[in-house]
Amino acid sequence: MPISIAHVATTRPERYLKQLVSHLGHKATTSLTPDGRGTVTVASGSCTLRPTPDELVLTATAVDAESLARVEDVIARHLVRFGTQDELVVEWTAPLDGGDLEPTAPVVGEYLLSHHTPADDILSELAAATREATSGAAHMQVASDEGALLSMLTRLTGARLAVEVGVFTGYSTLCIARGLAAGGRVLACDVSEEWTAIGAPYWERAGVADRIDLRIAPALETLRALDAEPVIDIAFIDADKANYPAYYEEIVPRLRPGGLVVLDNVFLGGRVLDPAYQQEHHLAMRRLNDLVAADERVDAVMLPVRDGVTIAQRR
Ligand SMILES: C[S@@+](CC[C@H](N)C(=O)[O-])C[C@H]1O[C@@H](n2cnc3c(N)ncnc32)[C@H](O)[C@@H]1O
Repeated sequence: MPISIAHVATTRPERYLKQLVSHLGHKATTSLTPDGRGTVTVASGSCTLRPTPDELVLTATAVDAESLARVEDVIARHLVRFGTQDELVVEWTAPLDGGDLEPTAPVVGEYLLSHHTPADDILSELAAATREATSGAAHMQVASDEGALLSMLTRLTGARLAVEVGVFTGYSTLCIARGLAAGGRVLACDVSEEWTAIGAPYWERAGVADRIDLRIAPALETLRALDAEPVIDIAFIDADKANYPAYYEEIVPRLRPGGLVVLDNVFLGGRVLDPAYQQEHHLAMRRLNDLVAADERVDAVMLPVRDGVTIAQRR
């Protein structure tokens, strides 16, 4: 449970933020972003500081509750001391576990699901067939609102060449294929013959089977074998999470200017925020999220859609 937040009421949040970052810079690693946010990293964890018009918002993270308490203490003690005149009060929330977080409240998620252009019969039947045939794995399929988003983004880019990494039973593949411009195709990468075979009859029924070029092989091999020319209009990454950084690095140089790479599950069910989660895929996603935000080759935005979706556009 290593995340906690404090909302510190003050009319001078920027002043206190800078004072804290500058003072702690002597004994901790600190940084300030151009838009005025600060980070303080000490041995036990870190704290981000964000000014709003009437408060300073602190978010502390650490690998365990004891370390979190130390981070909270360092930040709160200094802030209260600097703000004696303004009588600053720092009250941390009870520690939260990243695995319990959701990008939107469940009730909001439900509302969103019932307020997009509904999936048609073919997509709905593919979703039902996936639940029946794959039981526990069916949660891997994109939800209908994310599918609609993929069709829309594909259409908006006027895509003639799309790449998908992670087909499963082909729901997202079908959404992308439907958004392609005339003559377009989607290069669909997966390692499972069994799962992708479930989708193939639905691609036929939707009349898009001839636009889908399915490659059964590790996706990195397929991507590395592609021409180096920047001709991809849109790419969707939704496969093994530990390889996301490698997929991203293969795809970005091959995107045409204005082309999009769309990354699914960037939130990892909230675990990406919580340093207690240290498995390979947690580390890879954290690293990738930081890299994308700072990547000068793209403009990127992370959306609270389902499990977090990043859209990055090649400059
Ligand atoms: C989350 S599912 C994809 C869901 C799909 N986008 C959908 O909406 O139905 C992840 C898929 O990645 C595939 N996968 C895992 N490792 C892979 C690899 N190294 N190369 C290609 N595909 C891989 C799995 O077989 C699985 O079908």
